[in-house]
Amino acid sequence: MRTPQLADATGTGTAGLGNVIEVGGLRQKYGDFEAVRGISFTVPRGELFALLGTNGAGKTTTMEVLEGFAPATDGTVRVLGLDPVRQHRELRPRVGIMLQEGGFLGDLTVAETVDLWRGLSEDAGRPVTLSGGTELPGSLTLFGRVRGVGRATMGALELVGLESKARTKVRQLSGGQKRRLDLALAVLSRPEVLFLDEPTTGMDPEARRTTWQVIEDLRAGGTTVLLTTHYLEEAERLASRLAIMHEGLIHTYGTVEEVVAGSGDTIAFRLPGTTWSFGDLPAPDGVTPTLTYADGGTEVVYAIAGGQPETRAHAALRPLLAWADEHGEVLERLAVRRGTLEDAFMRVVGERR
Ligand SMILES: Nc1ncnc2c1ncn2[C@@H]1O[C@H](COP(=O)(O)OP(=O)(O)OP(=O)(O)O)[C@@H](O)[C@H]1O
Repeated sequence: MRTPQLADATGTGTAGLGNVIEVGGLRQKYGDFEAVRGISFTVPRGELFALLGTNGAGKTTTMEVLEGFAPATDGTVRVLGLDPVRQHRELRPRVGIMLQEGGFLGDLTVAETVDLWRGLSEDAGRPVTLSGGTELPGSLTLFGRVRGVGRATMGALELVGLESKARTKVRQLSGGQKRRLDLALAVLSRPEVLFLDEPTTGMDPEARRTTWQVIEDLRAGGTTVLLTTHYLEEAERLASRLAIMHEGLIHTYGTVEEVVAGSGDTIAFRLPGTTWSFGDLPAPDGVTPTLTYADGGTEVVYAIAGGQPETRAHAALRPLLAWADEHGEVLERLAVRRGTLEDAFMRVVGERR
């Protein structure tokens, strides 16, 4: 795990060394329970960083500290060079947040919700035209009825494929549609930094792909994104770098390729007959296989993790093929499989249980 140097402690709002998010030695407690136990990572400008991990690993807790909802128990966090709690007012307009559970007013329509959000984020004092007489906390009183839906609001809804729901009450939306509305609100002000806490949970595959495209477009436009997700495919598709968290700690950290390379390759084949034992077979790079006897044959699996990721499968195959030639055997159904992010994830979790 790398421990970043936290630049720009002056709090001028200019992130040091191009890092938009900087987390150094973060610890976060709830009472006596330490949910985050000393983690460090940085996210350079324009990158998408994914926090993966088991349930209760501390991902949302980390997000909440970065969003300024709670001060860190210990350690340093900076977003755009600013302290998320002490400089919250300065930071807030530059940040988009999609919480794990959005809190909507169910009686507002989708378009009214976007209008309200625009009004709140642009100028809290500006009147927003909404359904008759709805009274909100603070000084904002809503009045009138939306007849047409404004172009900016429609644009935000089109972005997430909700334009046909503009006049639907929020409480009538499905779970996945509410997530899409959440996303529309989070990106409304074209934020410099976007926090997405499990953004595609509950979405159907098409909506998930649309959401990925929205996120990719924002990132291509320079937005820095911190994402938590349980969908490894989502992290693989979107993340420049990622971390796998478990029980309050980061256990693996790097590019997708780096993390996957650490999980090794698998070479599998079948030998006819059930008399083979692992002592009969070669051990490329010191690796002995696991054997399973089934249907009159022996399933052989090697998990190769050492050596160069690019060439280790090739290097391991040589002695296996030489052994097969020498013994007059054929390696039936021979398959080489590269490690996956899921393998890396399971290794982190498995080693620590
Ligand atoms: N307000 C709170 N008070 C006490 N404990 C809390 C509180 N919020 C979270 N926790 C605990 O802190 C730990 C980390 O929770 P957190 O929500 O950060 O995990 P997570 O990685 O986001 O999990 P998930 O993937 O399930 O959303 C959990 O054990 C959780 O029970």
